[in-house]
Amino acid sequence: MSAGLFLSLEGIDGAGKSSHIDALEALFKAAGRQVTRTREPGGTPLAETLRTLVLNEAMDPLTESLLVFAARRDHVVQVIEPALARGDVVLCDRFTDATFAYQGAGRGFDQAVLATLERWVQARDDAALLQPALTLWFDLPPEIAAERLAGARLPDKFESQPVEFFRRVASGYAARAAEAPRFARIDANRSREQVWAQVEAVLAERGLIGRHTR
Ligand SMILES: Nc1ncnc2c1ncn2[C@@H]1O[C@H](COP(=O)(O)OP(=O)(O)OP(=O)(O)O)[C@@H](O)[C@H]1O
Ligand SMILES: Cc1cn([C@H]2C[C@H](O)[C@@H](COP(=O)(O)O)O2)c(=O)[nH]c1=O
Repeated sequence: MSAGLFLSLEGIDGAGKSSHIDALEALFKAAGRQVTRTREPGGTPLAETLRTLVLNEAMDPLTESLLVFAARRDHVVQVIEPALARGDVVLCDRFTDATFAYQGAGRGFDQAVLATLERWVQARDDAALLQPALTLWFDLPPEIAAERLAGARLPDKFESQPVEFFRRVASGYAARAAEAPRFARIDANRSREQVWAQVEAVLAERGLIGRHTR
């Protein structure tokens, strides 16, 4: 049985993450892997209920942080850990880096409190923290992301924020990426084909796909 592999996709709203999840799933399936595809906030019935609240209701940043971590705990226990134990590739559209970027950098909430919640929620039996093996960070200037999203869909609470909010979120991702080698920056200000080529190149460089799966 293959070892489980946990991959997350991150970036500001409209950066283009979701546009590549189908292809990632197909790539790993073609290599004979079982894929669990999921998202945050969400991924379980309870976490999806919390997602609806977080994306639509006004609340203070501590409440928001507690709700995303509560959703994450349920998601980790019910979906992510069992999938990794089965040997699946877990493709997760956002994980805890989003909390540091949105609630931490974007909303200005205390990063030390977020780090404590991260330790509580992601603690494993061996005391290590559950973290993705690879985080694909789709980096796109906020002005371009706003242009791409304009008219694409009805904006939710976060998507309605001004461009300054997304500048802070983007700097939050950059700070997190500077600390964690699991991050791979993808220049998302390219055509879909060029973005996908970067994703494939990162997976190959990190030994996560072989030439036969490309
Ligand atoms: N490389 C690209 N060039 C131009 N437009 C793109 C590109 N990639 C995605 N788009 C378009 O930009 C919009 C946002 O893309 P997508 O939904 O994949 O972003 P996202 O990062 O998943 O956003 P969110 O986190 O808000 O769901 C979509 O309308 C999509 O078709
Ligand atoms: C995990 C997580 C997400 N968010 C925000 C980021 C996005 O604006 C939405 C999720 O929408 P998507 O279309 O599924 O990307 O939620 C957040 O603020 N904090 C988090 O921890």
